[in-house]
Amino acid sequence: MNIFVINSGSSSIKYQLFRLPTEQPICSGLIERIGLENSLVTHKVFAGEQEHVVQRTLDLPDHEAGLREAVGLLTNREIGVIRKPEEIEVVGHRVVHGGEHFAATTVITPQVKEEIKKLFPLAPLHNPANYMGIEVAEKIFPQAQLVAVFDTAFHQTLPEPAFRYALPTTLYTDYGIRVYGFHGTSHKYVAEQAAEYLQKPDAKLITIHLGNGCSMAAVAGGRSLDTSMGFGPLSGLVMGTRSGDLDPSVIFHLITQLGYDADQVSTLLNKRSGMLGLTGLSDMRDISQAIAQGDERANLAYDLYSYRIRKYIGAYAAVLNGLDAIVFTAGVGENDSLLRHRVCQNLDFLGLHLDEAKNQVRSKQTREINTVDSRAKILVIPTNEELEIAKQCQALLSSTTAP
Ligand SMILES: Nc1ncnc2c1ncn2[C@@H]1O[C@H](COP(=O)(O)OP(=O)(O)O)[C@@H](O)[C@H]1O
Ligand SMILES: CC(=O)OP(=O)(O)O
Ligand SMILES: [Mg+2]
Repeated sequence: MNIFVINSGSSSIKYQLFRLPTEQPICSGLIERIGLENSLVTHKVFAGEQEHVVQRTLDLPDHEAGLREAVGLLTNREIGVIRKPEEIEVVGHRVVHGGEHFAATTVITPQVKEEIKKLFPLAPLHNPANYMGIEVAEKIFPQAQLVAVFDTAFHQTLPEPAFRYALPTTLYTDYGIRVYGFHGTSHKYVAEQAAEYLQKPDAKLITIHLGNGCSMAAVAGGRSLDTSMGFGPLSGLVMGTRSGDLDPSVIFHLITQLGYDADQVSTLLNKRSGMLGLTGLSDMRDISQAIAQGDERANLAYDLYSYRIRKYIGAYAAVLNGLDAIVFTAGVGENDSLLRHRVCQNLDFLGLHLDEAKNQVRSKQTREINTVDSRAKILVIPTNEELEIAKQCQALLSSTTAP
């Protein structure tokens, strides 16, 4: 079964093509800067240990143009891996917000699309882009089965005290206002990898996903018990452009005293805050460079970012009543050794001791970066949301087609 997985973001598309049970993708790609000049396409074709990389800079005005470019590379006469789009049997879509309706992976129907659309206001950076990816895939792969895998699904196990807000009950019962949690596919994937690495299925883990969006989860025995994002993907950690936790009084003040309207508040908190608001930069590589050049604002922002993570580590150790490992993952978590160093300072009371030399090692493998006498482990595990999505598509379709 050829499964093409699309992780469609606001300005980028990530994709991988799988033929399970082989977990190594046949090809993968990243299309960045969609809608801007000089969109960048990086397409990789894998054959055993070999990797063939093609990079192209061109103007891609929208997601449709981006996906058509990807399909052009998939079917390219020289480097193509399929002959025609009809060879793709399943397209798996990452959909960030599944709201109340979707507790699990779902075949996409017109009704499912409508529900995804209703959730646009709750995940304004994500659901519209995810939806666009679905519409484009319907045109390019009209014969394929389309499946949605929701970021929110893994957090359906949250106990009620963790998922409820202290608001009048009817806002929950009648309007679904509760914690949903996000990045679930990534938290699930790395938590499973960690439990396997530790040879401990009931492991108590804190998973720390640090990409453009950032979130943490407390996971025990493979079940999510708490997570830092909430009703939408805005609360919790400091992110690239999102504020994370904020006293709601600030919002009233913005509206009543500074003349903001609801859209302006949303834009401020989703697109102009976080590391961008603090430093003028949202990409952690640029921020690290600024710190190296002695930029005090960047240094303070980096401290704020790591302080918030440390605070949640303390909280989640209490939620779990113990700790086997913390797990760093996603773009920043996997690559930024200085950030891991700052987060792991003075966490000895939890039995966490960072090995500074191991922390510097760069690798694409699961690795342990704690000292040998550290009571709890510090792991770096590359996430693979696309592989997890492909597996969930296959599991769903084989269960629905079984006799
Ligand atoms: N070598 C690196 N050092 C520090 N940060 C990095 C490195 N490589 C990638 N990143 C950061 O990872 C973030 C993107 O992570 P990613 O998981 O790809 O996010 P998303 O899926 O939300 O687009 C960016 O802030 C980028 O700067
Ligand atoms: C939910 C979320 O924040 O996703 P991303 O990190 O891809 O922006
Ligand atoms: Mg991501």
